[in-house]
Amino acid sequence: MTEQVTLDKVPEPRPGSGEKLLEVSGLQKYFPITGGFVFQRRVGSVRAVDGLDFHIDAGEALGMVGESGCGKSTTGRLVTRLLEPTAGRLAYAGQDITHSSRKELAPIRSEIQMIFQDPYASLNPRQTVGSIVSAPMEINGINPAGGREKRVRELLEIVGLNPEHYNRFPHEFSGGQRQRIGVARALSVNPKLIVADEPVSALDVSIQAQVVNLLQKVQRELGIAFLFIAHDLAIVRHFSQRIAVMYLGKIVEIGDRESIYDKPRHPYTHALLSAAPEADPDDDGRERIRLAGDVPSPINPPSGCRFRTRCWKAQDLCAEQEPPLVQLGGSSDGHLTACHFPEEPSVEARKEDIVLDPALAAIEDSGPAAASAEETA
Ligand SMILES: Nc1ncnc2c1ncn2[C@@H]1O[C@H](COP(=O)(O)OP(=O)(O)OP(=O)(O)O)[C@@H](O)[C@H]1O
Repeated sequence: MTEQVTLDKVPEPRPGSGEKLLEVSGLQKYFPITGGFVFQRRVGSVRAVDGLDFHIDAGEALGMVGESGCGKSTTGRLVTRLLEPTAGRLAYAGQDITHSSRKELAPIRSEIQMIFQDPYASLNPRQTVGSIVSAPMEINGINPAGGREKRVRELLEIVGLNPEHYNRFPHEFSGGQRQRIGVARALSVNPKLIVADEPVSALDVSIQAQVVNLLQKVQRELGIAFLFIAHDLAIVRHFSQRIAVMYLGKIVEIGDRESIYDKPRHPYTHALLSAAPEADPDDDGRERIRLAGDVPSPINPPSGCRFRTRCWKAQDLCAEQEPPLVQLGGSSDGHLTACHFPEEPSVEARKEDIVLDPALAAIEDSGPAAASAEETA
């Protein structure tokens, strides 16, 4: 990778400016479920995203984590307006874009870009790298000084690819290199916000770090804000200044990285952290709490707190009242939790080990030999 390359056209606000770039309130996306042979009628809906409130400051990376199906990708697609929200409000740089038409979105289209999970499926196999990376400039009518080809070659260098490979096709690159092409494509229009939807989960573990480092470099040096979607807490921790934890279409906890990792207040965050590889295997003093029950369906989510059916702390109140997402006593500023019976705000609480995944629990039950056999499999 060429580290000496100077990165031009830095978007205005730098990290830490505190200026809200994206504001999301009450955001919902319900996918209709239809039934009937002749006349298709709506018989229900998948509540993929069910009332999200969060913001992303200019230049800031917000990590979004949660199990499969909790609505992370749908959130990313709503933010980039690839999907039309069912309800709620989306504001970008102070402008309400919730229901903006294509024409109204045109001026800001280039400022919000997306990097997809699968670097194999997201690049057109019949186009050269040159045309792939320059396409967003063409679509948005951007003509950089020196021409598009020169800019594409610069971008290839910035993302650690050989500019001489301008005329090559995607199949000539490895998965990690293809994801770098995806990053160059996103950067070609000088975005201010990039939604990265599981950008490294399809890559080999050894390559994942390289791509995360590249994204981190891009975020820091170009001051680009990120919504970084992942199920891997270790990667989100590395990348994000703040973290939002989602469960069944809702944010159950959000806060700065240290608060979320060191003093999680929501039992679900605690459980996710226990499942993360960083949990210290040598710490024998930890109490193990198993989560019972399956993940409920987003078609018919539980009343009150959605996590209650798997929560070891749940009481009657949890079924009756939905806990609001608020700052609890003992939490730091901006650390919000939606729980009636939160964890203690201490590093000690974090030490209790919770096993979220029944399969993982089964492996652990059958002893260390089985666990290490599984690791090497
Ligand atoms: N177009 C669609 N029509 C109907 N249901 C959908 C559609 N897209 C997503 N869903 C449903 O919405 C819910 C949330 O899906 P989403 O892909 O946003 O979750 P996710 O957290 O990103 O999961 P994953 O990590 O597996 O991608 C899931 O139950 C999914 O089946």
